[in-house]
Amino acid sequence: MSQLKSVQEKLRLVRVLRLLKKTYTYEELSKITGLPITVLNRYVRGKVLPSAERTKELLDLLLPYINIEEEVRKRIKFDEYGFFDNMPVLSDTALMSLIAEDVASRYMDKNVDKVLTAATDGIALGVHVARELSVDVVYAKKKKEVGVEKFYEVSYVPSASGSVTTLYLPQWALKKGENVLIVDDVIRSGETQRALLEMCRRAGAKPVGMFFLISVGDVIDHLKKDYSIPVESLIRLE
Ligand SMILES: O=P(O)(O)OC[C@H]1O[C@H](OP(=O)(O)OP(=O)(O)O)[C@H](O)[C@@H]1O
Repeated sequence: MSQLKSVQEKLRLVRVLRLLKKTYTYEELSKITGLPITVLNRYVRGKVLPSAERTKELLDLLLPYINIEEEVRKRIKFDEYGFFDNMPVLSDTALMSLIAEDVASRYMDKNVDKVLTAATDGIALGVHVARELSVDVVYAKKKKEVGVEKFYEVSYVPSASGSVTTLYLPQWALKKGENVLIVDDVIRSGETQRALLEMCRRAGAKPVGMFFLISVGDVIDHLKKDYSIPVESLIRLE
């Protein structure tokens, strides 16, 4: 194993421990791993890192206790109107890193050059996934920022509103021939994502997949059919 891979695995273990610490006590984690609480505590705080061998043993023991989908579901808080607050998911960097590892492994063989998302809430997932894939992240905004010479501009009328929404992306952000992975926190109508796909078309870039934390209804099935690329979500809400 390369030095880099070995360090990445150790950091992954620290993230796994930090995530499990939110559900399990040190006593419980000590029982699961057979390690003293003091040792686990040092790993969690980053005071000491385990050897490569112990990292592997601990990951084998601890990963079965993590169900990423379940972790996301239990953080989604619905209000009385059925809308949900996704900040408890997007703000949890340990969880988002583990999700990003999973997404990166799904798209590892797609030669992704860039991750594309929409501001605001897509940015957190975009950054985590792009970092895992060691590529850059770019994001379309609803505002035309000054200081940018040329934009890709795509307008649409969100079905839930009666006004036009326009997304803007600086033209330098997408290049002809680039393989693009589109991600977002949520997909409901798919209008935002179709606008991002249209930006790729205008740039001559190639969408190679789409990934969402949460999809509502069967919207991702339609996109998969229309664009013939992998379109996946971690959680599907009806
Ligand atoms: O599938 P759609 O119906 O297009 O909806 C999905 C989009 O809606 C949310 O963003 P929003 O437009 O609310 O902007 P925000 O991220 O700034 O809150 C979400 O982050 C997606 O980008």
